[in-house]
Amino acid sequence: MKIAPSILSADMLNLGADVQKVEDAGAEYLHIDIMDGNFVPNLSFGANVVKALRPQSKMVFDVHLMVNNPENWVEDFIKAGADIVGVHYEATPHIHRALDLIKKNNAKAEVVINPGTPVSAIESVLSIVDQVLVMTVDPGFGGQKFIPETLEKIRQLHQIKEERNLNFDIEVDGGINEETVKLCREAGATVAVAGSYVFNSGNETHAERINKLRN
Ligand SMILES: O=C(CO)[C@@H](O)[C@H](O)COP(=O)(O)O
Ligand SMILES: [Fe+2]
Repeated sequence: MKIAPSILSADMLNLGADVQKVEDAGAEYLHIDIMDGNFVPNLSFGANVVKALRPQSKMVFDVHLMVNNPENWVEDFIKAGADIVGVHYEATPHIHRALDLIKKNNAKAEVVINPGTPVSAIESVLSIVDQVLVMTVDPGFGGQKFIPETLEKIRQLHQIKEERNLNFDIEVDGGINEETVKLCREAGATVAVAGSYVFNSGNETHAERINKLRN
């Protein structure tokens, strides 16, 4: 399982240092949540944050666009240094166009579904994506509780992968901790995002939390 710490819960006064810590701990991806105050009821970062972090890190930058009409933003984020760009099925009437645009700009294309969206909604794009993100909370905030009903969708996606011989990664995001990560792994997830569990780590270090997720 690849681990993707989400900087939404990082210490903003020491963002560079926090990113260094998770990279030193062996995290494969850095998950960067972009919120527009419209698709989701919160604001977060712009492409300038991706650009500022890019020279510091070799991690795969996994940019989760929680914005309406994401096709308007894809190129800016890839230019800033995104390696994977995730667009929500619910955020655009033109999901194929949005995913094609990501691929044309030489980044990896990810489709994202909210907890209330069925797998059947994205069946027609599964053969063109590199990664599917199954939201395990409604997007917008860190620190929310994992929604167990989403596990069935991970199982369905895993089964489709086997049956159709596809090799997209299945990422999970929201409420991931040492217990919920196990359920997701068993269901077929291959990448785990974790924000508050890694960065609000109490008496433990960020590295200890990353190791717990992995094992
Ligand atoms: O996309 C989102 C929230 O919308 C996430 O990536 C959060 O940052 C996850 O935070 P935790 O649930 O792990 O605290
Ligand atoms: Fe996210």
